Amino acid sequence: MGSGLMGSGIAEVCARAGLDVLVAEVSPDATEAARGRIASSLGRGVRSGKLSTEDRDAALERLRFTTDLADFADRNLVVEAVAENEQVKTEVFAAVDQVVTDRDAIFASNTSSIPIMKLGMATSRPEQVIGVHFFNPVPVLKLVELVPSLLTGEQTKARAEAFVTDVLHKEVIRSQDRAGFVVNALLIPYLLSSIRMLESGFASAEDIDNGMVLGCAHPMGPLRLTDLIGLDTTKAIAESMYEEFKEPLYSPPPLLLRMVDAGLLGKKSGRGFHNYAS
Ligand SMILES: CC(=O)CC(=O)SCCNC(=O)CCNC(=O)[C@H](O)C(C)(C)COP(=O)(O)OP(=O)(O)OC[C@H]1O[C@@H](n2cnc3c(N)ncnc32)[C@H](O)[C@@H]1OP(=O)(O)O
Ligand SMILES: NC(=O)C1=CN([C@@H]2O[C@H](COP(=O)(O)OP(=O)(O)OC[C@H]3O[C@@H](n4cnc5c(N)ncnc54)[C@H](OP(=O)(O)O)[C@@H]3O)[C@@H](O)[C@H]2O)C=CC1
Repeated sequence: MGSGLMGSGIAEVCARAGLDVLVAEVSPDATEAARGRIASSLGRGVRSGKLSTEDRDAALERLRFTTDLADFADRNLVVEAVAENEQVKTEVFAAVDQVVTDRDAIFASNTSSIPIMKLGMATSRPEQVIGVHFFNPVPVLKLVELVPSLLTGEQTKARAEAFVTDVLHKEVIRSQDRAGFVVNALLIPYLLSSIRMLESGFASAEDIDNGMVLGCAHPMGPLRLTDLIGLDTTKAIAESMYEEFKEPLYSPPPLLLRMVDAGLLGKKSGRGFHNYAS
């Protein structure tokens, strides 16, 4: 459900793993954009020699797209990756609950920060609901955080873990159901600190990023990473973490808020802390 940046990557790795994948989007235009993103990422795999053209074609054949939620009736695993917005997500979980007929089906959320219990309680089967949090870019990064809520069943935990490790061949870490889980609890204050550093005139965006790439061997600096994640998504994650803990380090700085107001969302919009216009 939802095939933006993350949903497209999740659909791609599932199709490459041999699964029959149905991708839901809100409109035909969004569907076309998702199809294009997945095809281009598979093309990249072929160019780098990691994927044969036969495997690429087979993966594309396993992917179907729909804008009609009723098509989800026969699914036994639903992965939600719609925007980081509690209201939108709870509506999606409530709707999926009405449609999916298999009472053993697992409902997973790729949320970065919204407590899983809130999503579980939107359904009639919270024991089937679990956080399965992938990392961006999904075809490249090996980690998945597994986040059961207080009501998630033991079988759901075991089946979700087997899906991640045995089917997708990714690595899991486990987290309690706290906004931000393990990785974002550490990463988001770092990204927000880099924005505050830029905002205060302490250093330029280039120097902040080069500092962490050349001085700490990070693959990309914090401002470029925020551009990759999306400034809107970073703001939404910070807000839900701040709502949970009231910790000032999680509070989104004004520069981030203004850039989101201005539509400067990072790589996906062509401009964020850096420019991506070709
Ligand atoms: C917000 C949340 O809730 C959680 C999160 O996800 S936080 C974000 C976590 N992500 C990160 O921290 C990303 C950090 N950055 C990186 O890992 C790397 O910079 C990067 C993988 C994005 C790009 O790596 P790079 O070395 O600069 O670029 P590049 O050489 O183009 O790519 C390296 C490899 O990854 C592949 N790749 C890069 N981006 C890709 C994509 N979007 N899809 C598929 N493959 C991709 C490339 O094909 C390349 O593969 P080969 O070596 O086989 O050719
Ligand atoms: N960006 C990142 O680096 C990471 C993000 N995440 C999490 O993944 C989730 C998705 O993030 P991301 O992919 O970046 O966001 P995007 O904005 O790229 O994608 C969200 C997608 O969901 C679609 N959508 C919205 N409402 C619905 C709906 N009711 N039914 C179906 N589709 C819907 C949107 O369509 P439209 O645009 O047309 O509204 C959009 O295509 C969030 O929870 C985020 O926190 C997790 C790890 C990393």
